[in-house]
Amino acid sequence: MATLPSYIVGNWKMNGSAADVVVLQAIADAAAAHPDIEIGICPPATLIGSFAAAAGAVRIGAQDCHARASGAHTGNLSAAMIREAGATYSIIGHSERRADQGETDADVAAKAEALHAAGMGAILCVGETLDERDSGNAIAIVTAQLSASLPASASGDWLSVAYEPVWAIGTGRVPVSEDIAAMHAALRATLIEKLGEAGNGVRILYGGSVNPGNAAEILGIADVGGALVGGASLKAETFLPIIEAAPR
Ligand SMILES: O=C(CO)COP(=O)(O)O
Repeated sequence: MATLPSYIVGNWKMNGSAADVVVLQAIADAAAAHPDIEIGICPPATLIGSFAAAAGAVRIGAQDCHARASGAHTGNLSAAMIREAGATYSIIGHSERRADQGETDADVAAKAEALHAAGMGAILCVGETLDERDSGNAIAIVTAQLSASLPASASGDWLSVAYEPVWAIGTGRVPVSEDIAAMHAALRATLIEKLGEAGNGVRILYGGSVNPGNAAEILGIADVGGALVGGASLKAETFLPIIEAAPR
């Protein structure tokens, strides 16, 4: 399996203001001190430009993009627009967007295609609800979600996948390590089935209540290539220890 550097990404969701560039600067200092770890921050779109200017080695990403290049889509942003603002990749298919905006797997695949066409990266999110976990079918459900959300052009290191159990997001609950390992192994098998050898080059991140106390254990699980961190990425005090915990 390809060994890629750990990838630790903060998803700020609908949080943060221009003054929080000081948080980014602290993270940029950590990125300079840890060139062996890839570090990203996805602020709200309003902050992409100012954050990109202060990011140093921190990769600035968006939280979503529209599948179309332009047109009558009030309130939306195209891949080229977020790239022009300073983002080099975008999160797509986050469960909050799948729930709040009704995004489907096909929508997510189209967004991934748009990002790839614009020369950008994507972090494609998948994950099961609590009912789906309790049904005992989480692996079948999440691998099917990944298969249907993968774009036709999904090969190469522009793509990462984030496994984020919906019930673990913002709850302080985390799956046991064996369940994370089993899901990541199943997602890897799906990637190889769909993409061939290129499927080994796709990093699979874990997201959902990652914090300084559990990061070392989670990041040490087989085939966990990094973390997508929500709440704990908003402050340097909680995000920097997660970076420190990443294997190198
Ligand atoms: O949704 C997440 C990252 O995209 C995870 O959020 P929390 O780390 O706040 O649980």
